[in-house]
Amino acid sequence: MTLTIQGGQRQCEIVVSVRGLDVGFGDKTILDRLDIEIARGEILGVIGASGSGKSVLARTILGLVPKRGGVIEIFGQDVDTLSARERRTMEQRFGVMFQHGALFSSLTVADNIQFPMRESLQLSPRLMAEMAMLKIELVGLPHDAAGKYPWELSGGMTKRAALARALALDPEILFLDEPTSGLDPIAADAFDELLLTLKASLDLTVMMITHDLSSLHATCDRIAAIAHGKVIATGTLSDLLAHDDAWLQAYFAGERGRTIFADERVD
Ligand SMILES: Nc1ncnc2c1ncn2[C@@H]1O[C@H](COP(=O)(O)OP(=O)(O)OP(=O)(O)O)[C@@H](O)[C@H]1O
Repeated sequence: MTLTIQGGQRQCEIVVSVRGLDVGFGDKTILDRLDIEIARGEILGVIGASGSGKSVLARTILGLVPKRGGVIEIFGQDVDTLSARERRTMEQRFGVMFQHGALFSSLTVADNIQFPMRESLQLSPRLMAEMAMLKIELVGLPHDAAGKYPWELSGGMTKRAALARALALDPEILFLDEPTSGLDPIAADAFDELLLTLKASLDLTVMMITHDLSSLHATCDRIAAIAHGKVIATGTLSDLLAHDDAWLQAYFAGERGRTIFADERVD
């Protein structure tokens, strides 16, 4: 499969392939024969208006929302053909960070990170504690964050702790839903940098839903834009900036977009 990634055309392994995906609730159609692909090693940004179905798409790929039609292949396997056990094994290759961090408030950071380990791995408590500490270091949290409860953390620390939990099982694909929302610009930039470092060092593939234009610019290899239940455009940031869709033009042309993307536009 050939995709246009920053730096030109590249031959890529597709790790997630979604074709003709239909998802709805009651009489409401949210995704309407949607196609999307994620290549190994890329950060794919997913943009779209509020309510366009970005989170529903991620949750459907993760198996949390049922689809009405279409095919989802992950690591080359049609998810409909997997047994429950095979599905669970596949899910261990995903890391997920939901929109609101969603740490368990009654558990410390270390226990939050160990939670997925306890569910999926047969390891001694001591080994899990050591592994949790490694994840805490990996995301740049101080050691004493391990014993803190979520309410004792700043917004930036909460995001890092949630990321550490998403990395608990050493995933190959990371799903991030608005990871920088609610962060001040400095903390958001630091999170972007961390994501790039982790991607390079852990060879991660990332699907990141975001409204953060700066984050999109700093981290994404490709971007997919969703509207009317479909992916209306995919490509590099430059490709999308040059796209003639009215919503995309409005999205990137505001004051924030003009400042952030000034160096990307080819006028
Ligand atoms: N479990 C559900 N039951 C019914 N409707 C739902 C459910 N989950 C999502 N929806 C609806 O699906 C639509 C798409 O929601 P989704 O959360 O995917 O939007 P989004 O693009 O991620 O928006 P935002 O950018 O605001 O987070 C919305 O109208 C939402 O109300």
